[in-house]
Amino acid sequence: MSVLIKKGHVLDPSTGVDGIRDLYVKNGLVAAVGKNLEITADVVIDAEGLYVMPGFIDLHVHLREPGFEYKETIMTGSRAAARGGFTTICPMPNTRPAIDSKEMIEWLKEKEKKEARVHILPIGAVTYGQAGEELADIAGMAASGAAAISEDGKSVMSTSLYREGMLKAKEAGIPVFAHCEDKDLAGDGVINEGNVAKELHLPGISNAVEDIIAIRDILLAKETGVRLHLCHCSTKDSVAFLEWAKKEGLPVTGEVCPHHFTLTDDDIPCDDSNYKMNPPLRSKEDVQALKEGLKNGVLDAIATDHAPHSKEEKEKSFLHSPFGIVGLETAFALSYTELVEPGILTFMELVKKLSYNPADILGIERGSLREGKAADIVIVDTGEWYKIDKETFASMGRNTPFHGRRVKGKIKYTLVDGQVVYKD
Ligand SMILES: NC(=O)N[C@@H](CC(=O)O)C(=O)O
Ligand SMILES: [Zn+2]
Repeated sequence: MSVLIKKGHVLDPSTGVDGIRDLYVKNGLVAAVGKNLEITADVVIDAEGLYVMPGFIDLHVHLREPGFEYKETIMTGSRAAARGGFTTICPMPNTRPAIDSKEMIEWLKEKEKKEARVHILPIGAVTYGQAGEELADIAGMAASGAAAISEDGKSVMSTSLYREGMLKAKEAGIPVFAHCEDKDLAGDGVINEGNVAKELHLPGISNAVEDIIAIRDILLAKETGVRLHLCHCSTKDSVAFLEWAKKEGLPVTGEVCPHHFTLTDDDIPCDDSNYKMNPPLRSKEDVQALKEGLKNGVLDAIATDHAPHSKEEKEKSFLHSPFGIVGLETAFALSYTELVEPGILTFMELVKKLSYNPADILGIERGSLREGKAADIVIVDTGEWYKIDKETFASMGRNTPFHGRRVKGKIKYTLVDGQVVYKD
């Protein structure tokens, strides 16, 4: 099986190619990138006027299987990924049961083979059942293919236990992905602490809820030497701490989600739980710091924190609905519109944060269109404005605050190992 992608504008952070090229794919690999390739292929894609780049890699998704198949499954979540231009996704372990053993990792890898449209790199829990009491078999999970460990959905509140887990992860050669939330300080908060919380009479979540754990985890990484990745950074101080950690030469990276740099708590129109996620939408000042962090390289990656929930769950009020919004099918358009259109990032810089850098954080041989690399490719059209329509989502989740928002950047094709897995 061979594919020739003709006359697209190739953007490849790994080689620096930024211009019109043909791209030839054979046996699942990038076989040639060049001008006017004279090659015949089984499939020819006319990419004139379109951009061709490495498939996106999402470090943070929730696929809900096992246990919450009414929200999303591996099959539907991976279809949503393909539709969003993602060719590799990392599901978090907060399922029921939690992904906390090598058997569970193996089970997920089997499901991937049978049902998934994109690559799935599972993340194992730090503690059994994510109960925060006893470390999971971190070495066993790493040996079975866990890409990282994380307690996402919460933090390991016992600092000594977390430190021990970090040492195990370091030994196993995998990073720790940190959801930073001081549970005690968060209390029953559901929205950013501030005027909007007051107006809506809702309990707030202050920035310190995130910041205290972000700096704790960085200090633990300094002591243990583990590779630490901060999930869904939302505050200006977590960006500042990350900047400090990098200056210290620590192996610490950070991600930001599109909703956190697109919206502030001021954009929450009323008690609508499609605006409820953890961490919450923050202030203008925080959003400014996130954008600067993206621009100056302190924030390495854009991840979705795709968190599908059912219609019934999200029809409940802010106080009673679960945290989380879907993100796989809006991430590229929001990032392009919010960051590239206004000139905060170059298109190449954005591509790097969606593919090359996440691959680097995971230590995988993807996120590049160099000859010989796996042909995980996304082809996009950035020419026209359109409105996000949640009814077109491949995800089972419709919980998004972005329905009807005008954006630029549409996924036209997604290829995984040289196979077209999505076509607009
Ligand atoms: N982000 C969210 O708002 N929700 C996540 C949990 C998490 O990542 O914190 C979920 O699993 O629904
Ligand atoms: Zn989280």
